[in-house]
Amino acid sequence: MTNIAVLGAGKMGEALLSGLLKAGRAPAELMFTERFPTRAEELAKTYGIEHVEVAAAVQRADVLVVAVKPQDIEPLLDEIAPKIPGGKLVVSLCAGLPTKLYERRLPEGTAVVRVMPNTPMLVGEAMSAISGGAHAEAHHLDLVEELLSSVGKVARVPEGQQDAVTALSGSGPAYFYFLVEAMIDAGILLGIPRDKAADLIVQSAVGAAAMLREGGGHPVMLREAVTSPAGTTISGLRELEKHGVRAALIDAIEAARDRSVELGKAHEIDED
Ligand SMILES: NC(=O)C1=CN([C@@H]2O[C@H](COP(=O)(O)OP(=O)(O)OC[C@H]3O[C@@H](n4cnc5c(N)ncnc54)[C@H](O)[C@@H]3O)[C@@H](O)[C@H]2O)C=CC1
Ligand SMILES: O=C(O)[C@@H]1CCC=N1
Repeated sequence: MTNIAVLGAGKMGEALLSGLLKAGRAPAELMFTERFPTRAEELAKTYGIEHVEVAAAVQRADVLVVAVKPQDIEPLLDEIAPKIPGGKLVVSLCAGLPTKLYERRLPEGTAVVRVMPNTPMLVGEAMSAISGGAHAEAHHLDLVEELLSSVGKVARVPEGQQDAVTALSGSGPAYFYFLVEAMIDAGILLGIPRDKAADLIVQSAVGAAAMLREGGGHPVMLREAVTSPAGTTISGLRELEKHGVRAALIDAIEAARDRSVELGKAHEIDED
């Protein structure tokens, strides 16, 4: 039995706990800390998982999953650093935070794995990228991969790529939602009721995603198959190119990557 404690049970913490339960983990193997009592009560009631104090979490859990906002990491590290016994595995879900931040603050030799998941974890469709820190061994990465495989897909990446990954798949769902929202607005403009437009677009998004993943097609070939000579699609695509949508997406993802780097640097300055 591997005891897992989630430190900070917000959106990602809840998604992980709920996903692990759905995947068959026993509630007794799981616990969480949460600074807001009402939130803690609600989660304990919904999932039947124990809400514990930080001191109990660091003693009892084999794996500590840090799921607070990057801006909240310092007080959390101040709290756990004096209490955490050696030999624990620390898994950080925090955007931008390098493994070395934890390694400097926690007992010498603590194994740290940095993960960038995304919110589709709630429906078992997460994309999580994992990277081991200086003391993470193959068995630590295998364990994290096993845990996260129960809530989606897992890729191993060098830690140097984590800021880029954060921008691509961590933030990625938000960009798809933004596109869906804009396409629904277009439906409204064209006189389609909102709920009908939403059905049309969401199913189109699901179908397109299934073709990308299961059909094994290249996005360019899939798009060409939709684009008939002198047809409707090419008229729309010309507008997208005219408005620089491709460049806008590339710039957006680059800006998200830069912000991830910045989040990490803020803590490095404190540490050096
Ligand atoms: N929301 C997203 O799409 C993604 C978020 N992440 C990362 O996951 C982490 C969590 O993000 P969210 O779940 O969105 O944030 P959130 O704000 O929903 O959850 C954070 C939770 O931690 C609690 N908390 C803060 N400090 C605490 C402490 N010292 N002790 C106990 N509880 C504490 C807060 O009360 C809150 O419930 C962040 O570091 C973020 O970068 C990673 C990938 C995707
Ligand atoms: O916006 C954020 O900072 C977090 C990390 C990736 C997705 N959401």
